Amino acid sequence: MPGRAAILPEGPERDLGAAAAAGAEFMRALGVDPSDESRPDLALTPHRFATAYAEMLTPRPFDFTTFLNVEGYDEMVVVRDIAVQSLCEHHLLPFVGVAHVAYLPANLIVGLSKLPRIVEHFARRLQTQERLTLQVAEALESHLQPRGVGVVVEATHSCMTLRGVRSEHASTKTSSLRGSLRSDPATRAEFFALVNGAAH
Ligand SMILES: Nc1nc2c(ncn2[C@@H]2O[C@H](COP(=O)(O)OP(=O)(O)OP(=O)(O)O)[C@@H](O)[C@H]2O)c(=O)[nH]1
Ligand SMILES: [Zn+2]
Repeated sequence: MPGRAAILPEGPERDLGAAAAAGAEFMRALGVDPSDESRPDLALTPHRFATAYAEMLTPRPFDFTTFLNVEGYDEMVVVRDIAVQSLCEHHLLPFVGVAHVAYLPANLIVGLSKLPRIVEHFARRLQTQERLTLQVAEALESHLQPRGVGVVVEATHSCMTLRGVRSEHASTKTSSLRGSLRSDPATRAEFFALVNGAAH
């Protein structure tokens, strides 16, 4: 059925005061005193730290709006280069990149802006790139019941580039294909051609 499904942030309310207090302790434990009077600008840093993480972990609510496919559009719809900003669940460090999202409509088409919004919904939480990719594909499958879905995510994990192995140019690509994008070789090839920018 076409309509507007409310998509809300999941999980408990954030306690910014508790997060800021923990942030101050965290800084002290790492040898930086946020109440050092010779560095007055650090006084608000625990609060900023808490607010910044709360923002990165809280997606915006939105309506997932669908329309009846009255004209019977039956080709692939692809939105490329959707910004992905997420936090890896292992280090609480950002991973950033792009997502390319496609579907083959059946009875419903979706408001195009809802594709970046659904990516944001699943990105603004502690994640792995694999789970994010799967969750976006599963959500589109369940809301649209299309003939196929394709999701590709390409991201750089700062836990791999800025620390640890410091592999500064490494990027990771993940994909999830459903329906005929998975089972039909020509449709699958068309998806990857569209995602990679080749004419079809
Ligand atoms: N599969 C997957 N792994 C991730 C993702 N984000 C971070 N990781 C990895 O999670 C792993 C955690 O490994 P640990 O050995 O417990 O952590 P660590 O000692 O900090 O490891 P190094 O990063 O190798 O220094 C690392 O290999 C990260 O690269 C992700 O989205 N997917
Ligand atoms: Zn990590």
